[in-house]
Amino acid sequence: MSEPTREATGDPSAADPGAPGPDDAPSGLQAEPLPGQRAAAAPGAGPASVDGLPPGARTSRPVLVVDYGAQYAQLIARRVREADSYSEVVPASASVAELLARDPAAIILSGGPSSVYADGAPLVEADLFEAGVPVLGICYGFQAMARALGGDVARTGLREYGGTDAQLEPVQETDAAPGSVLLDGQPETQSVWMSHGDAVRSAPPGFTVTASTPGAPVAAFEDRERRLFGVQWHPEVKHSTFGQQVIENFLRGSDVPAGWTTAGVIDEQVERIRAQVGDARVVCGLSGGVDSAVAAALVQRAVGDQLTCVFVDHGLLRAGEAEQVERDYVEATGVDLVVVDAETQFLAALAGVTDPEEKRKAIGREFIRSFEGAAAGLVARAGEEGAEVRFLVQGTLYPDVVESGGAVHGGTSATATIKSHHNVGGLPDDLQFELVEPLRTLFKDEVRAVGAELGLPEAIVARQPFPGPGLGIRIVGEVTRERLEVLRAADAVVREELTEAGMDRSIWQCPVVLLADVRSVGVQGDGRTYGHPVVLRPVSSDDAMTADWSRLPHDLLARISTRITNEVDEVNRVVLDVTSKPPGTIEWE
Ligand SMILES: Nc1ncnc2c1ncn2[C@@H]1O[C@H](COP(=O)(O)OP(=O)(O)OP(=O)(O)O)[C@@H](O)[C@H]1O
Ligand SMILES: O=c1[nH]c(=O)c2[nH+]cn([C@@H]3O[C@H](COP(=O)(O)O)[C@@H](O)[C@H]3O)c2[nH]1
Ligand SMILES: NC(=O)CC[C@H](N)C(=O)O
Ligand SMILES: [Mg+2]
Repeated sequence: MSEPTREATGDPSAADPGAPGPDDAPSGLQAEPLPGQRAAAAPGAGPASVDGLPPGARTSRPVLVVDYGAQYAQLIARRVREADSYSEVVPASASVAELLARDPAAIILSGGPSSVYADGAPLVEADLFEAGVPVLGICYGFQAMARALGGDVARTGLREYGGTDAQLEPVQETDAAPGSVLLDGQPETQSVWMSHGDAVRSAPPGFTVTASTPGAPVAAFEDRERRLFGVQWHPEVKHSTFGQQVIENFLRGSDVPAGWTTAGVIDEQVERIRAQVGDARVVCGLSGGVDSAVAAALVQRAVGDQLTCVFVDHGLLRAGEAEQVERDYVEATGVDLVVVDAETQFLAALAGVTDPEEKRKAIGREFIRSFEGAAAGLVARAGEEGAEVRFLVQGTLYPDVVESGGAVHGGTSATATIKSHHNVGGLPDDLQFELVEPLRTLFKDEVRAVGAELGLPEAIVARQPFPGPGLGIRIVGEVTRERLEVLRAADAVVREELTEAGMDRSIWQCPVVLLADVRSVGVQGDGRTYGHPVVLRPVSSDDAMTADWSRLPHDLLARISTRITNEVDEVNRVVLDVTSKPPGTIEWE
């Protein structure tokens, strides 16, 4: 158990008498009412939606996204919301009758890991296409639609992962039907993002093929009369250049009403938090990052001083980070903060551990032990009248849940576990806290928008993400204090140079990874070295679900490489990771 050891920073007036306190912070965690907030129906007007959308949204007919185990199902719903239409994700186990009972304005069939011709693959019942509801199939959903309606799907041996050029096919225009609905207004060749090994070999009867790629001769099709559409690529990822337009063309071409916005999320979540927490005391894991800052701001708005934030200094932080949270963050937001010094416990838990998932679980467990220690400290501080702390607020986002293979449909999940994020899949089984996670169904850019509306300072809202397990998942091999020091020094050089080059906003983040179990021969000062490589992993992304490697200027890379090999003794080689996501992930572990 860890003890809260550096509690003094918790009082903002102690840190700076002029700083606004929790009750009057104008730009901090207590923010002004939102301008232009969309009118929402009374809270609780409908059943809890799977993605926590505002109640007002439920007055619209939904665009249902049927989830076949896609990494991107929620992202599809998110893009529909971005097109101002209300959307919810539903599991593939929902029957056609259940889907239609929701009176959907349209249905989107997601991608998924299965092959439509394999035993046990989730299939689409052909009745769905007879109901007069417009349908868009994406990747697996496209293949499933093709198969259900009499097309041919097979493993062709032509796999496509990452960026590809799609060639639009000419579509005959008639008076009754214009050219392609889905690809209307788009250039003949466009860059699309793909992730498939199967392909549609022939479109079903009645469908027109509207695009092809080198690996997918039938890369898009549509039956304009029945309003059935499909694409092999992923229009929901930002790396598909005209992806959003594909989705908007589908929605508007299918007469799905626009008018839903995400602004109501704040009101909805504040209501939910009040209902969940009542007058109980709450701790919030605060990292200095965007997500926990926004989560804390929402909870602060909902239950005010029932909230205490807990920052865990686990020894896996970057240079200067603990100070930044303890001083700058408290000053900017006026939050009530307890700091837990838990380096010893975390390093002990990581001793001898090299497997990435084991590391993540060990870190997740230690986080909870630290929160428990802090909660016990709070109870002791409050004396007799201090009730136990039952609730833990985390800034969990939807990508954390998806990658952890998390269940968003009440227990079952078809999503593969990519990595256990410490705050989701890494949580210990004996967790005693009830979780409060107001951002669990949102993406980073949505969270940033919520944070900005709540009045959080730009410096916090625009920060690059940094994973909770910190440098612990950027050392490939065992994590030790010495290795952490090496990585911290290399990372500090990279961050300094990126800031100096003015690139903090143009890249999403730039993990620096120490290959601690790899050595290579170098020559320095006429002598032989046998040191470790570090990997630079600069990426661009909008939501961390997909990413591309950032093309950093060569002279900047050269400066970083020279400085690291000069300044960090143990490192004699600097390499650049040029892998997109997929197939790579952003972090190496
Ligand atoms: N050092 C820490 N101390 C306390 N809580 C933490 C710490 N690191 C992470 N957490 C908790 O885990 C959650 C998930 O971490 P994550 O890094 O995804 O979010 P974040 O740090 O809030 O935002 P960002 O993605 O911008 O880094 C956080 O929102 C926070 O609740
Ligand atoms: O708080 C976190 N806890 C974790 O366990 C974790 N793992 C990855 N990340 C961050 O999530 C985003 C996607 O990362 P990956 O492509 O590596 O999955 C990137 O922004 C990563 O930095 C984490 N954040
Ligand atoms: N991303 C997907 O939906 C993939 C669909 C199918 N499993 C394929 O490999 O082609
Ligand atoms: Mg973080």
